[in-house]
This record gives sequence, structure tokens and C-alpha cells, in this order.
Amino acid sequence: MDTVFIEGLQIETTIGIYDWERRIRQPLRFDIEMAFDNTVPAGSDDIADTLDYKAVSKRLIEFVGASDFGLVETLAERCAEIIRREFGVAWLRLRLRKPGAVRGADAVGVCIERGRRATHD
Ligand SMILES: Nc1nc2c(c(=O)[nH]1)N=C([C@H](O)[C@@H](O)CO)CN2
Repeated sequence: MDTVFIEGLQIETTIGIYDWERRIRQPLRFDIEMAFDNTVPAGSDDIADTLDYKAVSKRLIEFVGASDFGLVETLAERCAEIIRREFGVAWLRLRLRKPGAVRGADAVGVCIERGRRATHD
């Protein structure tokens, strides 16, 4: 299965369950793998045939930057829904890190997989 990926996309937003977190913006980092048949754009050399990682990134920057969820679980789910619905992605894995949220940890967060992976090459 081919993928297109986005690694270490940092976006600042309002996120968290505590009162003090509702008053600040915190950085989040996204790592995303998306299933896509890359043989088509490889044959045409045309950006129109790709799953455009820049377009996906811009959409997430817009959405996440304007969001204000409490849980990282909720935000991760909404991002996965956008990618699947708006970009036609059949399967994705999305890791959302919240650096600095827990003293002593580099980061905490969630990793979700949604959709079906292709069963053939
Ligand atoms: N599974 C989760 N645990 C926690 C979350 C979360 O979103 N998902 N959030 C918090 C607080 O907002 C924390 O990040 C503040 O340091 C605690 N646990």
C-alpha cells in the first residue's frame, strides 16, 4: 500500500480541559499517513493526480488553528473526518502530540487509524 505522509506539522491552538488552558494557545504536532495509489501521479507527473500534502496541511492549519476542543481525542477524530471526506482518503493513521503537557514527558497524545487499508499491492 502506498502512502502520502505529513510529519511534524506544528499548529498552535486552544486545547485542554483545564481553565488555564482555555486562556492560552499551545502547540500541537501532527504526523499523518494517508493511503494513496501513487502510481497514477508517478505516470502523469501531474500535481492534479496526487493527494496534495500541501493542500491537506493548509486545510488542517485552518481548521485546527480555529478550533477549541477540550480533548486531543476529539480534535484527532475531527481532523481524520476532514481528511477522509474532503480528500477521499480511504485509510489514514494520525498521531497527535501535545508537547509539554506532562512534566517529564517529551509529548503525550493519541494515535488513531480510520478506514480500511488496501489488501493488495
Ligand atoms: N487522554 C487524554 N488525557 C488527557 C487529556 C486529553 O486530551 N486526552 N488532556 C489533559 C489536559 O488537558 C492536559 O493536557 C493538561 O496538561 C489531561 N489528560
